[in-house]
Amino acid sequence: MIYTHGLHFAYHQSKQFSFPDLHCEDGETLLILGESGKGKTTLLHTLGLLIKPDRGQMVLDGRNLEGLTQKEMVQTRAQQIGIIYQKAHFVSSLSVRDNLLLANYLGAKEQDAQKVKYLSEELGFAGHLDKRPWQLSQGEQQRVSIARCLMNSPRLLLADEPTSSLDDNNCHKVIGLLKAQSEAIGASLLVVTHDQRLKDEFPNRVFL
Ligand SMILES: Nc1ncnc2c1ncn2[C@@H]1O[C@H](COP(=O)(O)OP(=O)(O)OP(=O)(O)O)[C@@H](O)[C@H]1O
Repeated sequence: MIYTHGLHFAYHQSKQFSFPDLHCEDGETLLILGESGKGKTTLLHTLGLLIKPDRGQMVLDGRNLEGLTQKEMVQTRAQQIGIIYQKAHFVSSLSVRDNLLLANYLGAKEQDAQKVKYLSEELGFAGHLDKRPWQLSQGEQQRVSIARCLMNSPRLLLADEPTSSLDDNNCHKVIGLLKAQSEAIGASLLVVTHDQRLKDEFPNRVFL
């Protein structure tokens, strides 16, 4: 479960954001909608511990995330938070399989080959595990990036515009996969987007 209260972040004096308070229970979803420039990615980076808010409270699974050291932020992100970016970033010299196992390594967890098998079958790319990521289509790469963020069974899943470059059919498929997988591990799923197609897929919504 995640909740935030009074989050504020400023890039500089004239670029400040006061974000609405958020609350998302285990196994539930929250859609964060906003037009371009409203601070969606900034909020997602704050929740993903990539940047520190100037003030405000963030609580993940009962743990207050204020005042973490840089090292603790990196550890918490690797172990408890999965982030899906608009465009997937992989290590291009590693196979799809090793890119997934790398998430275990970075999260200081045992390499879980069974999980790679399970997720690749669930998400439909089991036949591509020994290929390099760049040999896969954009849609396949996106499914691999969903699998990668599930490798450590995070408590919080954050997705930044996961559907902006997808047609309607793939848009619904990707959201369906994300929701099913996050529910299966009891994580909170937060999606930031300006994609109005997603409004009907998420009962809980916040507007920036
Ligand atoms: N590193 C930065 N330094 C200064 N200003 C920034 C920085 N990153 C983003 N901004 C500004 O903050 C505002 C919000 O950016 P952000 O990327 O969070 O918006 P967004 O809602 O995700 O937009 P989009 O939908 O276009 O991706 C923008 O006006 C942007 O120019």
